[in-house]
Amino acid sequence: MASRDWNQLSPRLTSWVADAVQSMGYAKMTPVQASVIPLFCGNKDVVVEAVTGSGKTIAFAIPIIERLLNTSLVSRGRIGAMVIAPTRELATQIYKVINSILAFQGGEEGAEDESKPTKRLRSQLLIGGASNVNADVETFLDNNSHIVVGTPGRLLEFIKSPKVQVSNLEVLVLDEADRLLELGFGQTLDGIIRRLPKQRRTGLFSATVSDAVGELARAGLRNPVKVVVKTGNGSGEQKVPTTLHVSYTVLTPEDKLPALIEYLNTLTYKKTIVYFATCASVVYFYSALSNLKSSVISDELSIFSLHGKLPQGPRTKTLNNFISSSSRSVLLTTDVAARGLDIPEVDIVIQFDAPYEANMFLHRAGRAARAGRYGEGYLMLSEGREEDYIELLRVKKVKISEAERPSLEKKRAKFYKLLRKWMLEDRERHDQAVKAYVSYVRFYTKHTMTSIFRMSEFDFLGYARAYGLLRLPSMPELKTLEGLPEGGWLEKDFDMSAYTYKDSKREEQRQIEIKEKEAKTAAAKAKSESKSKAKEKPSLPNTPWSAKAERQEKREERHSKKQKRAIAVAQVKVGEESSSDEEMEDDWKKMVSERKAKKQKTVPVFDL
Ligand SMILES: Nc1ncnc2c1ncn2[C@@H]1O[C@H](COP(=O)(O)OP(=O)(O)OP(=O)(O)O)[C@@H](O)[C@H]1O
Repeated sequence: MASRDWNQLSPRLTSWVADAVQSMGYAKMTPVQASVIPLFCGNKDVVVEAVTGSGKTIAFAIPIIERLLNTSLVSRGRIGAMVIAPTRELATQIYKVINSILAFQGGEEGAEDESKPTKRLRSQLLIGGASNVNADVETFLDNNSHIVVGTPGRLLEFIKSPKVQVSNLEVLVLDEADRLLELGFGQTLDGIIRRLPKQRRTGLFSATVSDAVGELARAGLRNPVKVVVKTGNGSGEQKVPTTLHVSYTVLTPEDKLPALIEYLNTLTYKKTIVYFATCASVVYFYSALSNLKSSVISDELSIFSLHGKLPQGPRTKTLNNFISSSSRSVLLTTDVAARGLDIPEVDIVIQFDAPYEANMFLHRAGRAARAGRYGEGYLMLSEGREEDYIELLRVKKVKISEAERPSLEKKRAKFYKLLRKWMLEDRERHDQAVKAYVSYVRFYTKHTMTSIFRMSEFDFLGYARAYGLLRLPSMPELKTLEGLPEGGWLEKDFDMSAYTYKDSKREEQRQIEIKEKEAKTAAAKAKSESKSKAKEKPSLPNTPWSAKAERQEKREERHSKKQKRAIAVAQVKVGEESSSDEEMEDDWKKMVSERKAKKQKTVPVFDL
């Protein structure tokens, strides 16, 4: 085992780099740093897998700096090192860590002659959403940056600029490499790597990099050394930090939200992160929890929400506010905040919905218990098949125990009463709930672990109640289901037409839509009556023009029906407005009659 004393590193660190790490409070190297820094500072490509919070950022930041300090080629307009991260938040964090080390360089800002190679290193952040790429190129040339840290899309655009040279790139780092090598980033990443010189050092870092082994060749590594830093020992080897205590609870869908509230009220923490499956769920639950807060949660708790559909400005602001919040705080988020984020005060991570793949569980849970601190992780699962997820996690070397089920007697009923009251105050809230429900169903249909997260066992009604719906949305997934309430109503005798929007403009618009719909229905009725009257007249021989007109009319009617159906289906797509009452009504009638027609046949519920 390598010594963990910074002074024992060979070759020794440049003195101001050594000062920097000591001043940052890092008395000794972490195990991953002790193993990786000598290799990556030397001539080795590395593939590094070490648990969350084990200090991988410093393990690549120091070799980048040392390598660039030992080359003579870092001059204006040329990139010396590139770090790629999958999210803007993570890229920003890495950029800050590198900058905090670079702050220890000696010399005056702007003192050097720009035409000559310089040893004063500078870094630059390149992410979408903040500035445009031309401005980034100008900053790059003005500041004489050598290390660029960014997300794949912006980095590719940036290096496509003729003013940016990559031919002298010395080091490439892919942080959260397995995520970057996934299909989603495939083409962009290949586009970047194709443009980089082959003579370079490459480092791949992640808590779960080994699963992406088949993809490593794409990153252009040359005889890489694989460094795996494990926790625990022998058969007790773990994929989560030893200081992280992970547990699960099995609940009905309706108990999940009351249980979350109970956790937030009773657990001990400074900061908690709660993970949901979709952006729409974060939007809805944030709205519900922050509005019901004083009735069900302590008023002192600050609630934040972060998801990928937020514009960059609010996204950065929310994260910064959560990080700097001095009161007890909870962040409701999606997997956009699952990897890499380092917020030392996070004591607890709650996975309200299980993630779409098992590795994501490790990354989410790893936002707590960083750098040797104690932390807790809670996973909520629905009763039934989802319980098999526990075995899968154990196979993945996650030590997990069953948590005590929170006692929800009385609290459950009280909560849903409050939720319903709040929901009825504004129709917009129900729209949000419908969107969240639809997005969750869609998430479930696309789950990668289909043997555990089975659509055929999905509790459509239970989740609809859990989301506080008054009526099920008309969505294709419900088409062939038996036992649904008539018309999809969860709330008996509810007058949907009298359910109004609080926002007067939105309500006005709804009233206009209702009137337009009524006018259309009346016109269609009048048309069909006049048609049937025309039919009653004896048909004249040799009147091909009328037959032609009738055929044309029928064609038009068929076409308009087809269009309506297409609109109804499109409207329940994730992220779009939910169907209006009338369209829901039409769609529900159609669904019910189709179901009745199919009742005799034994059709499988879902084609899995
Ligand atoms: N040598 C050290 N001694 C003490 N703390 C350290 C040391 N190196 C890094 N840390 C701290 O450890 C924490 C986690 O580091 P880092 O974010 O690099 O982890 P990581 O391994 O990249 O985690 P993840 O896999 O979640 O991205 C940070 O707060 C960092 O300041």
